[in-house]
Amino acid sequence: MAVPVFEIKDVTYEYKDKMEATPALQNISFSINEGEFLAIVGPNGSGKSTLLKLILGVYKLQQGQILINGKNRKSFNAWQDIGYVSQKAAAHAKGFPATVKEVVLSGLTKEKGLFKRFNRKDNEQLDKTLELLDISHIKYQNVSNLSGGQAQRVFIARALINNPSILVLDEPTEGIDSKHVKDFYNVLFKLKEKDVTILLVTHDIGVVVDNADRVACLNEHLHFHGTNTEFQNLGEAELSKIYGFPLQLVSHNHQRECCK
Ligand SMILES: Nc1ncnc2c1ncn2[C@@H]1O[C@H](COP(=O)(O)OP(=O)(O)OP(=O)(O)O)[C@@H](O)[C@H]1O
Repeated sequence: MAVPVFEIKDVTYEYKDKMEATPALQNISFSINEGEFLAIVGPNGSGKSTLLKLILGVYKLQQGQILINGKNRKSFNAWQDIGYVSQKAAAHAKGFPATVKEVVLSGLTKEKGLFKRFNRKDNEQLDKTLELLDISHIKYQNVSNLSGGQAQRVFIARALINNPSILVLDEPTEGIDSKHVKDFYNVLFKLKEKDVTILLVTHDIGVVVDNADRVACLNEHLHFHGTNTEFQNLGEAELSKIYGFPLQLVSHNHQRECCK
């Protein structure tokens, strides 16, 4: 039986300042089950990052409820079970004076606290994670000298070193070339085989079609939530309606891209 990891129930959120309120999400309800790879897609400003921030407890809920592993988000405290890779994490590596080893080990501080020394077990876990991401050979390199694709893998390794059962990624392939995007999805497949639940926010409908089990399509409202096959059956006309501008799905090697 499917076990829900995230349950989003009737979530509505608006940004408020003195002058006006900007609605970002309205009455969003859906679940993500254990071991599932769910992609959240939608145009710019459709509320994808807002929903992630609500799920991860960065923003306070205004209306609705979010359960994580059956627990109300407020009382959920096993954050070490969730690995998170932020939007453009790799871009922030530029000018960052730390080695790959240091950045990846820093993913353990959630669990260990800031001032604990790393022990042999931590270093073994580091080596295993670097191997999984195929970046053992750059362990002692400075992250500011890496390519975008390499830096991105370093930040995924940082999110994974705790062995989280859930991985949340916000636009992780932004600015990465297509070869590295392919490598990146191969890593996600390896994780899926280990039953990691994956929640991915992306603009790229093409990679979603090729890789995700389920798709949630946001544009302030939840316009669609279903299997990958059901999503593909929506067709360009329906997708264009959701996106608010004409969309064309273009074939591209074995990947498809979404164009305006
Ligand atoms: N800090 C903020 N203050 C005010 N309005 C905001 C803020 N952050 C986002 N918004 C607005 O909320 C809506 C949803 O934004 P959000 O960033 O969640 O969308 P998104 O789908 O992640 O966009 P993108 O794909 O461009 O990253 C937009 O109208 C945006 O302008």
